[in-house]
This record gives sequence, structure tokens and C-alpha cells, in this order.
Amino acid sequence: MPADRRPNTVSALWRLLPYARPALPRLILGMVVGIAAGLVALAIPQVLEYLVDTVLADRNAAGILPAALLILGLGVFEAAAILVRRTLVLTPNTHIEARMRNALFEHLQRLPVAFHDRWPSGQLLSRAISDLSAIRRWLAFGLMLLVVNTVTIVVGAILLITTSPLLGVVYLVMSVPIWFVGAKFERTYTLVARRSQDQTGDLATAVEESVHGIRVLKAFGRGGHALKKFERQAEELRGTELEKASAVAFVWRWLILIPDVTFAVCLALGVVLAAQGSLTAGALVAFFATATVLRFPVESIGFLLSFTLDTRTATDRYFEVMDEPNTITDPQSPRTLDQPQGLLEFRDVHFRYPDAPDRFADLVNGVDLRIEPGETMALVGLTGSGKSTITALVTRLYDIDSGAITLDGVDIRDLRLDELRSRVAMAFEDATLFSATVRENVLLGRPDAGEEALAEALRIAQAQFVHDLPDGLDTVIGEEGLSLSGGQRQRLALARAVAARPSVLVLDDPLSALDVETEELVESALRHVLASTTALIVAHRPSTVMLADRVAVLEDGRITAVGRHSELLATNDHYRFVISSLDEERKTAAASGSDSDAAADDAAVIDAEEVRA
Ligand SMILES: Nc1ncnc2c1ncn2[C@@H]1O[C@H](COP(=O)(O)OP(=O)(O)OP(=O)(O)O)[C@@H](O)[C@H]1O
Repeated sequence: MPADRRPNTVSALWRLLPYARPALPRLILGMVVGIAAGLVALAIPQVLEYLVDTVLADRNAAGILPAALLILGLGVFEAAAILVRRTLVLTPNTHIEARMRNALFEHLQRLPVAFHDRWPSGQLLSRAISDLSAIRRWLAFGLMLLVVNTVTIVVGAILLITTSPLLGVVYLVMSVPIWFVGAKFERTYTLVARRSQDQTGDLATAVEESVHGIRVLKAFGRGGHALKKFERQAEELRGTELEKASAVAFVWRWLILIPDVTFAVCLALGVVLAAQGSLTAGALVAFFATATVLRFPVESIGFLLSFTLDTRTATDRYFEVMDEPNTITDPQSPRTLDQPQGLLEFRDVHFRYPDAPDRFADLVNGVDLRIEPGETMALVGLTGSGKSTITALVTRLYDIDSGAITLDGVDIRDLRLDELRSRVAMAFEDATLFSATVRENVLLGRPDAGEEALAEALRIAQAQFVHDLPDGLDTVIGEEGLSLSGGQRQRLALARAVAARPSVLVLDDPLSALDVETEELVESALRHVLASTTALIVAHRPSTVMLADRVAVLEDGRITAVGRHSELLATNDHYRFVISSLDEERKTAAASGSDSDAAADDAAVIDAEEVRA
């Protein structure tokens, strides 16, 4: 948003109110106690004035002790009040932070995948961690001190004028430039603070990516390159932080100089007034004692201003995410599937990614496909033809632009998302596992499934290796299951999809990382499951195609043919071309030594089919 169209800082920060509301009573009480501490500090100079003008002037020795005790009492009260203020605000502010963080996490879970495609994870991480902790610190201390110090300055100014109208006016007039300096500071600092926080997010993304991709970086010897990129970004951030620091130094220079000059002028004038007899010695002492009490509140205004602007930026960044609309939501009047059969239909489905250039036709450009209950349909097409995209549409990871996808005749947009996603389970080629036990990972889609269902899913996915892990099913697997091999992760992801006992199973090339022997075992076990479950399988190898009852050919965004593998081999040029290119890929892989048996095996399958055809 352009800087001139952004809401002012107060309106921007006002948006924190709903989260802060439950803590308001304690925050307000904390402010009242803080103001009381400030007023008590201002009362001490008044006692001093009395002490100098009455007790000392009258040489009343008996009056010294009570006055001194009164000052001591006021000092102790001030210290105790500050302690109470801190205690009052600390706990509720951690609750505010936790509430905001939970709300952010919940919102991120709900936002569509398209949002996550656009937002780097480091930007989200820096909002969830550093921006929110800046907001907490500001609510606990920044806002508190801003209010307390402003009240102290106003009351102190009144006391100064009451003590000596001339000195008071001179003091206040000479303080006016501070506000101009503050306004200039706000203009420059807001922009730099925003840049710094965004760059921090980018840096977090760089760290996250390089840690995540550490194996690739090491394997390709690109650690140095990643380091250089990181250093460049870190250097940019350092430059921005220096800009921030010089903006703060600029404001501090004036915040120290202006009160010092003001002090000196008032002192000279005060001494002249006292010498002329128009100001008592006690009033002069009280004036400067009050000005000294005001020194910290006046000086801190600059810091509090920058803190407030940092927090405003953090708040803007937080709400940038929270304001993102969730476009994939439950319907107003949801329908339910009373007796799910698993009939899946695509009717003239169109879809394009939001960032696709206009000159390109829709990626999914009028797909019509009917998969009967219990049928297994393989989806075959050239690489990049949109197969994975079509599978993602079934569980509404993306919403289609037009047409309809129906499950047992009901448009999937008329089903509640949790019902849809419990009826349709997915396994992806890139098997993501969470930092949790094997059991929790496999039962992610159906946590209440019993041991029997768990064991069966593991058997079908040929994932019995988990029993050899140190704690068996209770072994916590590392971040995203990195401590397991690619094939082991895929088998657990497949077990997860199977354990969900869905009516429709959507498998996006789920066997790609398995060796031939394991793949055969998984396939034969899967055949058993697939006999009773509708399945849509993206096939990248001929042997996966063999699992299917029928095959759908995806070409130019449409399903151009549906039939048995052998029929298509005999009748469809494009299918033959796709299958032979898959075979080529396999042979290339075999030549590079990665999976030769699988390639030979696939080639044999195709040859046999061709002979039969
Ligand atoms: N999240 C996304 N945002 C924008 N474009 C995307 C996104 N995901 C995929 N694409 C693009 O859509 C096209 C189809 O991708 P998709 O992954 O569906 O193809 P595919 O047929 O499954 O490919 P492969 O066989 O290589 O896995 C590609 O050109 C890809 O660049």
C-alpha cells in the first residue's frame, strides 16, 4: 500500500484492541499505577520547595526530619508502584502474544494453498516470532510508558508554570522543536523499519531454504554460493539497520541537546529572577527538580516513538496475513454424503494458476472424466501437462474456475471441507512427514483408527520396516522424516492415505521412490485395497499404469481418451508417445544406474501388452 494511503499510526495500532481486550483491566490498572508513580515523583520537588522555603528559611530543625521522611516515603512508594506496574502488565501481555500467534497459525492453516505458493515461509516465520514479540514488548512497556510519560510531562509542565510562569513558558516554548524533530523522524523511520522487518523475513527464508535443502547444496558443492547469497542479504539488512540506527541517532541528538540548552537558559533566567527577588530559592530548586524529573520522560519520547513505529510496522505485517481472505471455505448450507459410494466426476472443469500469463490457455481446459465407484483410473500425460494439478482440485487445495467436480453426484463445493477431506485421501510423490511418532504420522487422517487398521495400512504400503525402528511405532521421526529414506517416507505417506479409509484415494505418483521389488509388493497389496476404493492415480511409470482398470489421457488440458491400457496402446498415438517417453525416462534412469531393474521391468510390461494388443 502506498505510504500516503496507509492509515495513521493510531488507527493501525487500534487493530490490536480485540486481542488486547481481555487484558485491558490489568493494563489500565498498570497504567493508573504507573501514572501514580509519575505523580509521586513530581510531588517530591514540591516537598523540596516547602523544605527550602519554610523549614530551612525558618531554621526549623524539627521540621527537617518529617520532610525528609516524607521524601523517603514518596521515593519508596514510587519504587513499589513501578514494581506493581510491571507485575500487572507482564502476564496479560504474554497472553495477548499467545492469542495473536494462535490466531495467525489457525489462519495460516485455513488459507488456501495458493496463498502459501505466494508467501515465502521465512516471511511468515518472522511475522509469527519477531513481529509478535515486538508487539508484546510494546504493549507491556512502550504503550505504558508513552501514556505514563505523556501524563507526567503534562502535569510537570503545569507544575513548572505554576512555580514560575515565565520560566515555565520559556521551558515549554524551547521544548517545541522536539515535536518537529519527532515528526520528521516518524516519516523516515517508518519506511526504514518496514524495510528492515521485510529483509529480516527474507533472511529467515534464506536460512530456512538452505537448511531444508542442505543435502542438495552439499551434493552440488553449492554451499559457498548459498553463503554468498546469504551474506549479500545479511549485508543489505545490516545497511538498513545502520540507516535505522542513524535515524535514531539523529533524533537522540536533538532529544538530548534541546533539553540541555533549555535547562541552561532556564537556569540563567531562574538565577536572575531569584536575584531580583521575583522567585524564591525554594521555587527555583523545585523548578529544576521538576525539570529533572521530566528529563527522562521527555528524552524517552524519541525512543518510545521509534518503538511505536516499529510496532506499527509489525502490526501492519501481522494484519497483512490476517487480512488475506480465505477463498476456500465451507458452503453456507452444506450437504452430506449419507451413503458414500465413491463416484467421482469432472464436468467441463477449467482451472488456471492465478499467476499464469494471460496468453496461455487454461491449464485444465475443460476436463470431463467419470470414475465409477471402486474403479481405479490412471491419469497419464506429458510432464507439466497438469496431472498433479488435477489431483489437487479433488480435495479443493485449489478451487476450480468453472465446471464442477462431484462426489456421488454432489458438487464438492457443497460439502464441508472436513467431510470432503475425510472422504478423499491423498498421497503425494513428495512425501511430507511431521516431527511426530510413526503412529501419529500414519494416523494423521484418522487418529481414532485402531491398531488393526494401522497394521493393515503399514502392510499394504510395505512399511513394516517401522517395527525395526528403535521405538517401533512410537519412534519420533525427524523433521519431515528426513532420517528415513525417500522410499521409506513414500511408503509411510501411502500408509497414511490408506489408513484414512477414504471412498476416493488420490495418489500422485506415490511409488516413484520405491525399488522394483518393493513396488511390486506394494502394488499387489494396493490392488486389494483398490478393488473396493475409487482411485485416481497419476502414473509416471508403466508399471503404475498396470494397477489401473482404465487410463485417462491428459492432453492440452483435456482428457482426450479413456480406455484400457492395451486399447489405448493400439489406438492412441499420443498415449503411445507418452508411454514411450516414460519408458525413455526409465531407461535413462537405468543407464545412470539408479533403478535399472525397474526400467527393464517396465519395458517388459509394455512389450507384453503390445504383443497382446
Ligand atoms: N503452485 C503453482 N503455481 C503456479 N504454477 C504452477 C503451480 N504448480 C504447478 N504449476 C505449473 O502448472 C503446470 C502443470 O504442473 P503439474 O505439476 O500439475 O504438472 P504434472 O503433469 O503433474 O507434471 P509432472 O509430470 O512433471 O509431475 C506446470 O507448468 C507448472 O509450472
